[in-house]
Amino acid sequence: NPYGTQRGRKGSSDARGPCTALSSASSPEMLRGKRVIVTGASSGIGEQMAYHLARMGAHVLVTARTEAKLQKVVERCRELGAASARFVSGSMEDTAFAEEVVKEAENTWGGLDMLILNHIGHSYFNYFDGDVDHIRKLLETNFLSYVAMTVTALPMLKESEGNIVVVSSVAGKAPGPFAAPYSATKFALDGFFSSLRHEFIIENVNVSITLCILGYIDTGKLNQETLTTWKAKIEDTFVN
Ligand SMILES: NC(=O)C1=CN([C@@H]2O[C@H](COP(=O)(O)OP(=O)(O)OC[C@H]3O[C@@H](n4cnc5c(N)ncnc54)[C@H](OP(=O)(O)O)[C@@H]3O)[C@@H](O)[C@H]2O)C=CC1
Ligand SMILES: CC(C)CCC[C@@H](C)[C@H]1CC[C@H]2[C@@H]3C(=O)C=C4C[C@@H](O)CC[C@]4(C)[C@H]3CC[C@]12C
Repeated sequence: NPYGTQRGRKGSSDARGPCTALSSASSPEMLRGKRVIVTGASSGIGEQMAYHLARMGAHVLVTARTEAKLQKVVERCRELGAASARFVSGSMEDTAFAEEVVKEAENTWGGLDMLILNHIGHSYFNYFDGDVDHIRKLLETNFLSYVAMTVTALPMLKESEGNIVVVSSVAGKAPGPFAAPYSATKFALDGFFSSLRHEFIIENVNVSITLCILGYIDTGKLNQETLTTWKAKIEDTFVN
């Protein structure tokens, strides 16, 4: 359930309420023909979101680093009924690439209705090891690229009165152990996008910002051992 959706509407003549992003997610018809970018769409939650959008008849542009996987995702999207499907591959460690993805949408569609920011760079989930460079790199990938894509996409999203969806985590709202670098990048997203949402309301910008706070979703990334070890460590400290 998306958290914190709010649409700028003070004095607006737009009849759509603050829940447009929510209802579009539950009413397939509202996504038909919409032009949507999904990042981190070569696996996991991003890949599944691309398939949902395809079933709803949207135009999808998927991105991640692994071209071979993206090719398969695009094929599947076409089979599922996407209005069109294409990919751009590259790394979000580089904000220039982030901007390039948005420009690709502009060049092919001449506009954009929804920007779904979902990718995350690789991190470790254990005691903080003191590696400052890792945090800098993770901030580039998990945070700055989100900002860069938003900046580049904003003129098109204003034009379409579109939606920005930011995928975050429980670890971006309530910090727990073994996730310091990752948690920091997710808190950064909340600070930036929640502040921007307030500005949109003040300035009557009719672009919604939805921050999604997800709990654990098994996408085959964590092995049972990691989960059991975590549970034991956390229970030792907080429960026993
Ligand atoms: N799964 C979970 O339990 C939870 C997930 N979330 C959030 O959901 C979102 C999706 O997570 P999930 O599906 O689990 O993650 P996955 O690890 O399955 O997918 C991550 C995606 O990001 C891409 N990616 C990785 N590194 C880069 C990079 N440097 N540049 C561009 N793309 C990159 C990967 O593709 P490639 O390697 O090909 O680049 C992949 O498509 C994230 O924002 C995560 O924080 C939140 C809470 C819980
Ligand atoms: C209030 C708290 C006690 C609740 C604790 C919830 C914990 C267990 C939840 C909240 C956020 C979750 C992590 C997350 O956001 C993203 C990923 C990346 C993915 O590739 C592998 C799984 C991982 C590490 C999740 C693991 C489980 C976490 C820490």
